[in-house]
This record gives sequence, C-alpha cells and structure tokens, in this order.
Amino acid sequence: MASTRWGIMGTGAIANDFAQALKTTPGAVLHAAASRSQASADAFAKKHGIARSFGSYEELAADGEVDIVYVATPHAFHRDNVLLCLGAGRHVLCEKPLAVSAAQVAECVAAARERNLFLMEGMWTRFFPVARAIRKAVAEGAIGKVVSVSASLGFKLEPSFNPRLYEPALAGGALFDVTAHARLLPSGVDQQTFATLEYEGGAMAHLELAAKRRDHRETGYIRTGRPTQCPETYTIGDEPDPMLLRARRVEVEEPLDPPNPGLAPGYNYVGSQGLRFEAEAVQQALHEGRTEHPEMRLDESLAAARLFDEIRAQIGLRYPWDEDQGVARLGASHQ
Ligand SMILES: NC(=O)C1=CN([C@@H]2O[C@H](COP(=O)(O)OP(=O)(O)OC[C@H]3O[C@@H](n4cnc5c(N)ncnc54)[C@H](OP(=O)(O)O)[C@@H]3O)[C@@H](O)[C@H]2O)C=CC1
Ligand SMILES: O=C1OC[C@@H](O)[C@H](O)[C@H]1O
Repeated sequence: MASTRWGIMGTGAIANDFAQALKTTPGAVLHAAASRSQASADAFAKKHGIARSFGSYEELAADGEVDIVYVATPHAFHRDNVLLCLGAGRHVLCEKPLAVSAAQVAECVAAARERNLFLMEGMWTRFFPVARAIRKAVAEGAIGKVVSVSASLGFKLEPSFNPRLYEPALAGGALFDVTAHARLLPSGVDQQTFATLEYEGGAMAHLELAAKRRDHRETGYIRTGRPTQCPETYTIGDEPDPMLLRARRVEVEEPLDPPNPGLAPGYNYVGSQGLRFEAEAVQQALHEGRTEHPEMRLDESLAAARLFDEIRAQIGLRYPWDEDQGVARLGASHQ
C-alpha cells in the first residue's frame, strides 16, 4: 500500500488519539506535528515518534512533504486553519464541525474546489465497519423504507474535562460538539415535525409527529447494543411490538479492536481506536485522486452547517463572530 504522510495541527486530546490511531493504520506515516508552541510540538512529536515538529501552524501548512493535514483545533479556528492549509496546497481532514457557520463552511468548500484539493469533515464513526454495514443493510432494503431516524447522544461534559466546551470564543457547547455527530438533516417539513418541550423544573420531552408514515411496519429503528458513543452492535428494524406481523429486524455486529466499551490504552476518548477507519478511508480517497470522500461529501457538511445556523437562530445561541457572518438573530425569522 502506498504511504500517506500526515501532518497534525494542534496537540490536544483528539490530536493525541488520531496520532495513536495512525500508528495502527496501514500506509500512514506520522510525518509532522504543529502547535502554537514549539515545546508542545516537540513533546507531542517525541511521544508519538513524529519526524518533524513545528512551533506554528503556518510552518506545517508550508511543509511540501505533508500529504494531508489533520486539523485538531477548537471549532472556532477550523475555518482559518483549513483555509491556511488549502492556501498552501495541502489536502485537509478537519475535525467536526468543518466550521461554525454555513458562510464559513461555504468558504472552505469553495477554496478546496477552486484548488482541486481534498477536504473532508472528520465524521469518524461514518467509517466504522458497523456503520458501513448498517448503511449497506438499509440500502439493500433489509428493514424496508426508513422514514424516521432519531438520534440521541449525550455526555457529561465537565469544564474540568475540557474547558473549550464552555468557552463561547472557542465555539463551545453541545450543538457543535455533540449534535455534529447526529446529523439529522431536515426534509419535508409538512411530513414530519419534531418538537422538544421544556417543562418547569427542567425536564424535556422529544416528540416526533409523523404525517406520512403509512404503517408501523415502515418505521426504522436503529438501536445500539450498549450505551456508548461507539457501539459495536446495532439492531436496525422495527420496534418490538406484538401487533407487528411483518417485523424486520437485523442485527449488525462489527467489533472494534481493542473492543468497546471503555477507554483503549493511550487514548483520551472512548472508541478513538476507531479513528483508524477514517484515516484509512481518507488515504484511499487520496490515492484514488478524489477531492471529496463519497461517504462524507462536502455538500453534507454545508447542509449540516445551514441546519446548525437555523438551530442557533431559533434557540438564540450567539457566538462572538456572528455579526460578521450574518447568522440570524434570535427570532429574526421566527416571530
Ligand atoms: N471525533 C470525535 O469524536 C472527537 C472530535 N473532537 C473534535 O476535535 C477538535 C479538538 O477537540 P479536543 O482535542 O478535545 O480539544 P483540546 O482543547 O484538547 O485541543 C485543541 C488543541 O487546539 C489547539 N488550539 C489552537 N488554538 C487554541 C486556543 N485558542 N485555545 C485552545 N486550544 C487551541 C491547541 O493545540 P496547540 O496548543 O498545540 O496549538 C489545543 O491543544 C474539536 O473540533 C472537537 O469537536 C474532539 C473529541 C472527540
Ligand atoms: O466529539 C466528541 O465526542 C466525544 C466528546 O467527549 C467530545 O467532547 C466531543 O468533541
């Protein structure tokens, strides 16, 4: 297998995990790491056996021997970091979200397309064997037509765990950090309504009102085998219901190595050993001369960014740069 020289931008928690995962990725070469400080870059490079270390992101972007840069910085900087790399002629894999507004994502996508460079948002779980097996089963009609998907993902994110999550200037908060994984894109508002209700005392209810569903049999459920971010077993198909005559349920299992649940040694985040599937997929796309990955297209990142803008406008979640980006004010389009 041809090799791919990776450059890692940022030396935080996920950068560590990605470097760790690259060590188990066939064809991956840990070529360079960059930090805002030379000392951090050196320490990171030493820990992971990386050949080159740079004390600025600009130096990494300028390294012509880097095949692709993995951007692992806080959300608020993704746009600038991505544009820096693309501007220097580097392919880019950027952690989620690709950027923090639709306008910013559009800038990144335009820059990549103009320069004919590879760009992908790091939706890592999409490349897990189990996720691919689910998509295949659904595409083959194993559970019939899916008309409803609901996703739920939550963590107890303590400020002490990672302060960036509480920092507006770094685009902290659950929307960008966690919702980015769920990717529920809007389709046909007349057909389905999702409502979230907040009760006195803080309780919340999530309702799905479907006007199009013809019969229960066509409802697709995806259940995870275990309560963890990266399950290895999913059951897809109908909700268990004694009234169902033609239930179609399929169990899809693709164990991780080392297996979940739990933190694999050397990693900061649960399931991060699975980052290697994403790295491998990106490498293959590069070797095929692609500028987008067919399983994680840029149009999808754009659509998700528009959805996030909309959610932010509706819930009044404002970030410091919104005035410049034209992100709608609370209620501006919903009064
Ligand atoms: N796929 C997944 O499941 C996960 C994805 N992520 C994503 O990865 C990205 C980084 O998250 P994570 O590694 O947890 O974050 P960390 O805070 O642990 O690391 C971010 C790194 O970015 C660099 N950085 C640049 N500018 C700043 C700044 N102003 N303040 C703080 N750090 C800065 C720092 O590296 P340096 O000092 O070397 O420049 C820092 O170590 C986010 O986009 C996040 O959503 C995170 C966790 C899991
Ligand atoms: O993407 C993520 O997944 C795991 C979380 O703990 C983390 O904060 C988030 O960035």
